[in-house]
Amino acid sequence: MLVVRDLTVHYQGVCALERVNFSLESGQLVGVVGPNGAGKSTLLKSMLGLVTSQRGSIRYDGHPLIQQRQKVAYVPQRSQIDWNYPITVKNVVMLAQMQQQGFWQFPTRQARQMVKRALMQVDLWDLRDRHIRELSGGQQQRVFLARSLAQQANIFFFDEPFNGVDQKTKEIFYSILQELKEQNKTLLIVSHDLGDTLNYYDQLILINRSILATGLPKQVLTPENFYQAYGHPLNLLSA
Ligand SMILES: Nc1ncnc2c1ncn2[C@@H]1O[C@H](COP(=O)(O)OP(=O)(O)OP(=O)(O)O)[C@@H](O)[C@H]1O
Repeated sequence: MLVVRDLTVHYQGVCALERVNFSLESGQLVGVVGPNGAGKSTLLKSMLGLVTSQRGSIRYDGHPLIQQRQKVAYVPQRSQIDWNYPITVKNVVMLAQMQQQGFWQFPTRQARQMVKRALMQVDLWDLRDRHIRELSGGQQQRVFLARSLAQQANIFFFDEPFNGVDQKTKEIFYSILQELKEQNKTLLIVSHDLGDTLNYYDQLILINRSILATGLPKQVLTPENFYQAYGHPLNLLSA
């Protein structure tokens, strides 16, 4: 289990997260939702130690997550990736394997097979030698999904994976998320998408600097909670 306690993050006087507490069970798909600037990305980054927290602890199976960083596959928002970096699709995914194997060694047969399998899963094997700059937004997102699969992590953090992607990418993503759930992985997804896809999640965390609600989507997405988070009414999941 992944347990976040009292997580508090300030950026030069801006309070981005305040005393955030929640826990994640493995085998559950958990979504983080909230308005712009609510601290969703900061939550993922601070859990990974990429931004400094002023208070709090993040423990996985009883030990600090930061000491088990290799167990986490993190896919940042597309806007945070340098798409002009000179690298092919295949090599982005291979990097995940080389991190484990050591960069100074030639990739093993097993590593190459792992990369192939990950690229086939996201339907990008045919584009393996293409530069990442030469892909559509959805294909680019799938490269990083493949990279996270090749990492063979226990925990997956995705930041806005559905932003501006095509239907095919969404379908591939959801089907892979389903497989990862069945493999008992821990899955945390930040998403802006407030449509019917929210029904895919086992649990939601509604956040606006601090946690406003957690639980089943229907329990979290009440008109009262929405109003508290967004400052205006939203009629969702009314059926
Ligand atoms: N590096 C930074 N320096 C200063 N302030 C920051 C920094 N990163 C984020 N912030 C601020 O912290 C708050 C939370 O930002 P964050 O990006 O985590 O929100 P978010 O919920 O992910 O937003 P969005 O949905 O727009 O991506 C915002 O007020 C933002 O302006």
